[in-house]
Amino acid sequence: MATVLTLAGDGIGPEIMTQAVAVLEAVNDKFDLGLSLETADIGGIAIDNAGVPLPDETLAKARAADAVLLGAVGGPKWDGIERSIRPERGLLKIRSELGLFANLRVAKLYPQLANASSLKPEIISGLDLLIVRELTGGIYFGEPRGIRTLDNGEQQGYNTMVYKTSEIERIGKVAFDLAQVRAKANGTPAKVCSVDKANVLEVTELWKQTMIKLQQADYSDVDLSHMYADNACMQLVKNPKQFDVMVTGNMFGDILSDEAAMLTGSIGMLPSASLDEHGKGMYEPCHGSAPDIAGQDKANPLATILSVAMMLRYTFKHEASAAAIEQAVSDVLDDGLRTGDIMDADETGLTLVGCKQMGEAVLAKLS
Ligand SMILES: NC(=O)C1=CN([C@@H]2O[C@H](COP(=O)(O)OP(=O)(O)OC[C@H]3O[C@@H](n4cnc5c(N)ncnc54)[C@H](O)[C@@H]3O)[C@@H](O)[C@H]2O)C=CC1
Ligand SMILES: CC(C)CC(=O)C(=O)O
Ligand SMILES: [Mg+2]
Repeated sequence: MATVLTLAGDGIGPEIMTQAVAVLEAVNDKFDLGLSLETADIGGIAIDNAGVPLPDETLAKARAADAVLLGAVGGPKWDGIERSIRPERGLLKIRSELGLFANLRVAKLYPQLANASSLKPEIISGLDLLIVRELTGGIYFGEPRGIRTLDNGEQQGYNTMVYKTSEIERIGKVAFDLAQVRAKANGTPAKVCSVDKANVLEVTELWKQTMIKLQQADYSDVDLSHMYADNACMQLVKNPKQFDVMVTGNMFGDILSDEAAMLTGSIGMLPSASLDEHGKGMYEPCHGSAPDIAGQDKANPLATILSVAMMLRYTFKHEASAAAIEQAVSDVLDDGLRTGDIMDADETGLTLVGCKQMGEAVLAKLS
């Protein structure tokens, strides 16, 4: 029997997880998937219960599981504690310990939400963009890091952005392979845009050179372009449909994917898969713990529910159940149900719902 470990975490994590788990249980029954679910603590709740953001027991359960579903971690309650044991470090550690180097973030616009975005409908209609973000290296992990006191008594914060050729090659391969798959499925040319800051950062100069060599050696059928990260931020808003697959490092991918989320109407719509070299994955919404709306039944659970679909597709290779969830999400949007983040006050026929009601509506479509 395959196992899924659910890690609700903090803030809105438990609320969105309750809805996502109900959906996972429903498809588990409906498609006879034989999945067994377990839970554990991560993030702030784990600090409260066990003193660390990633207890050994949680990591052991995650290693033993076939897939992990995560809500979100962090919040103001833990912002002041010793930096090395903050909730976010637990998240970085589980990604690193499980070798989840490839973070796939899909910004796909549901046509029903064309008016929810602040961009003009013609700029975003039909948008289906994949950001491939390197997840276990770069500046979020580089050493040395810290805040030190200089000889003159002034403090200095420092981090280190490092990438080895092998790390760049393996994420590049993921991006090129997925570009080929998408091209075949969509009948379009395969294209990858590699985002760097090679004009000022040596580490991303190596990134760019490595992508070029990889493309020349193994992916001559894929069109490879390059863009500086600052321009990429601008181009994403100006003309997002120029991109198909974007590949970039940990920090640039973090920033670009939050930006891309808004093209779909809300960060509450963006799911993600974080994969290791063998297809094992952790699945999570791209957003954080949203302390400003936590505990108020206002969170959009769809990014987490869509992350369940990604889990079924990528780890369990069960396309029918993944597609059923995505269809159910589309159906509730067709019915006009909207959480606050995707509500368009000017559109008629929409109903404002909470997290629970949105999750239950998806569930009803599945049954
Ligand atoms: N993967 C994770 O666990 C992540 C954790 N964080 C942590 O989360 C905490 C809050 O970080 P923020 O920068 O505020 O980012 P955030 O993504 O939690 O929230 C940003 C804004 O988006 C809204 N939002 C986020 N998810 C939503 C949803 N599902 N439905 C409706 N609205 C939603 C929030 O209400 C807020 O206004 C911090 O402690 C941060 O470190 C941040 C990003 C990712
Ligand atoms: C702890 C952060 C790196 C989480 C985050 O913002 C993300 O992965 O998108
Ligand atoms: Mg982020």
